[in-house]
Amino acid sequence: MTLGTIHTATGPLAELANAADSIVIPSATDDKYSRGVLGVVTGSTQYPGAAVLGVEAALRTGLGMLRYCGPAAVGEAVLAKRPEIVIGAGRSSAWLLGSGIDPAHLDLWQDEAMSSALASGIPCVLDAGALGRVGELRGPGILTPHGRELSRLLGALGHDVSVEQVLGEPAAAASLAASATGCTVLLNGSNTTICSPGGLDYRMPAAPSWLATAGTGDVLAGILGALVATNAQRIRDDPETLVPIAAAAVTVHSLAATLSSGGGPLVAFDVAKLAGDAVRHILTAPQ
Ligand SMILES: NC(=O)C1=CN([C@@H]2O[C@H](COP(=O)(O)OP(=O)(O)OC[C@H]3O[C@@H](n4cnc5c(N)ncnc54)[C@H](O)[C@@H]3O)[C@@H](O)[C@H]2O)[C@@H](O)CC1
Ligand SMILES: Nc1ncnc2c1ncn2[C@@H]1O[C@H](COP(=O)(O)OP(=O)(O)O)[C@@H](O)[C@H]1O
Repeated sequence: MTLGTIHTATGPLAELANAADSIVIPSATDDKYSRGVLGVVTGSTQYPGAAVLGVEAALRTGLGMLRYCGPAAVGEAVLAKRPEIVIGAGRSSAWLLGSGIDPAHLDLWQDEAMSSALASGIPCVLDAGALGRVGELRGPGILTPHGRELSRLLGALGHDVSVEQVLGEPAAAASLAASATGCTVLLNGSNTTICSPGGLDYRMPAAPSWLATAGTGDVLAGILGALVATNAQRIRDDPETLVPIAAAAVTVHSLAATLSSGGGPLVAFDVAKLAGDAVRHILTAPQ
């Protein structure tokens, strides 16, 4: 099986990797709505922690407001950590869908919230349990699979690509998924690969391997959700800007992991908590 042609990035890679360009600094005229509102449909009674992790990461990355939709018990767990959140769907700039959700056991309220988010035309981040619903998406989207999830998604789209093939040819696999879905694809791993349907193809520098621990993908999805919400108009004007925005999310995640690790083990919640410090480092680094 051949995965197909790999396109290369048309712009300077250094510019794509310039995370500061994707971090929107609030102005004197901003309010909590204009800065960006992220709607979040994540977590379940099986995986409540995924919701807590993604919400913490999104708020620490910087947002005007976050609306959480999920089972009551999960909402309470999220609120216990982050009283800033608002429960329930409402006007949003972007949606984060699927982390910690098993599509076979989807809460009815989450099912409805996910359907209307996907149909809304608003930019969406599809993680874990939302990946299989990419066909319902009507606006710009970015998918955040790991290797097995990408293999499964490609299979559902009629492309028989094993996990080994995905891991062996990550850019080709992500590029195939981007063409097949019309979405940007962020294939996570040590060197995360980002491919767009327009042919942009970017491989990130290696992240700290201490990130190979449960929940760090949920944290990445939260960071990305915040950057998509705060850059929503840019994305609606040009969905290809999801590539540098995704690269910025991976940079924030990797930097937060480095700050948290200090050369030793880390836990996902600490990485989420340090996303704000990572953003500060990026904004104050000499250009
Ligand atoms: N605290 C929490 O609530 C957590 C919730 N999680 C949620 O748990 C659900 C299932 O996540 P899983 O990642 O286990 O999904 P899967 O059920 O797709 O993965 C399970 C299997 O996939 C393979 N796999 C996993 N990562 C891989 C990689 N990077 N490359 C290749 N193969 C890989 C492994 O063989 C593994 O046994 C998701 O909804 C996720 O968001 C996880 O994020 C863990 C933490
Ligand atoms: N060996 C590794 N080196 C660097 N980064 C890694 C490594 N393994 C995983 N990661 C990163 O950690 C995160 C794990 O995501 P994922 O597997 O979806 O976790 P989870 O579902 O448990 O949240 C991703 O951002 C990935 O890029």
